Amino acid sequence: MSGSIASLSRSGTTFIVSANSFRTRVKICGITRPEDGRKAAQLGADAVGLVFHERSCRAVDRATAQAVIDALPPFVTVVALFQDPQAAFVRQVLRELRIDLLQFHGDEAPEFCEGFHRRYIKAIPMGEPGDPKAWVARYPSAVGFLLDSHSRGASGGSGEIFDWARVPHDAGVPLILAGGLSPENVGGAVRQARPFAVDVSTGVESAPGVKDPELMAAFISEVSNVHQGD
Ligand SMILES: O=C(O)c1ccccc1NCC(=O)[C@H](O)[C@H](O)COP(=O)(O)O
Repeated sequence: MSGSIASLSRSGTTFIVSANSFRTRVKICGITRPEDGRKAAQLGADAVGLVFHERSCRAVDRATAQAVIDALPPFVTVVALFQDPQAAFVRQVLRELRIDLLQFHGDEAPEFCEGFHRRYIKAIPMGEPGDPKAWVARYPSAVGFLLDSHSRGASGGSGEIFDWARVPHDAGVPLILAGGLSPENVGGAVRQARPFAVDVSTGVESAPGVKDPELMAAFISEVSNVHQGD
């Protein structure tokens, strides 16, 4: 994949926003076991996601989250994922664990997301009609947006895709493509949507919350192949 890197200023910061001439980042979400986090990092994942939404089959308690974090080498971003949490719970997680980035997957207001003075990404529910750029405008302090296939009020991590043609190429912020990605479809998804990063959970699992090393390897390899012209 070739072409110029798109960048522009948002809140005084310059972002590199599209996957034209650099590699697409990979986040493996819903890690519940230290060995899965370690393997994801070894394979080249840029980030891992820890789900702190208690109704999720991938929810981790703080002790498990700590064990996953302890298994990670430097330079792997730890993302803590919440869906309409109590502020006190987010603060507790931030106090106890080394979290690099917050991800809000529910109906949290911008003021709520900003209230923790931590960098955050906001999930956009692509399971319903609407222009993703309206969400971008509503959350000026978000450092990125994760486009997932859930509807508003529903949870993510469903393993379902949405129409990648709806991903704007001119949003001006880092977009993270999620929802039903797998080793089979991620190459095509990156070519079509040209996201800053991709995020996967179900597509690299052998069972809910259990990541499969071969599927993770295949997924990361498919993403890097896009940039090597395969
Ligand atoms: O993963 C969950 O169980 C979950 C629960 C509540 C809110 C969000 C959740 N997951 C969101 C994500 O981790 C990503 O959007 C995900 O990687 C995409 O999931 P998938 O379609 O399974 O690849």
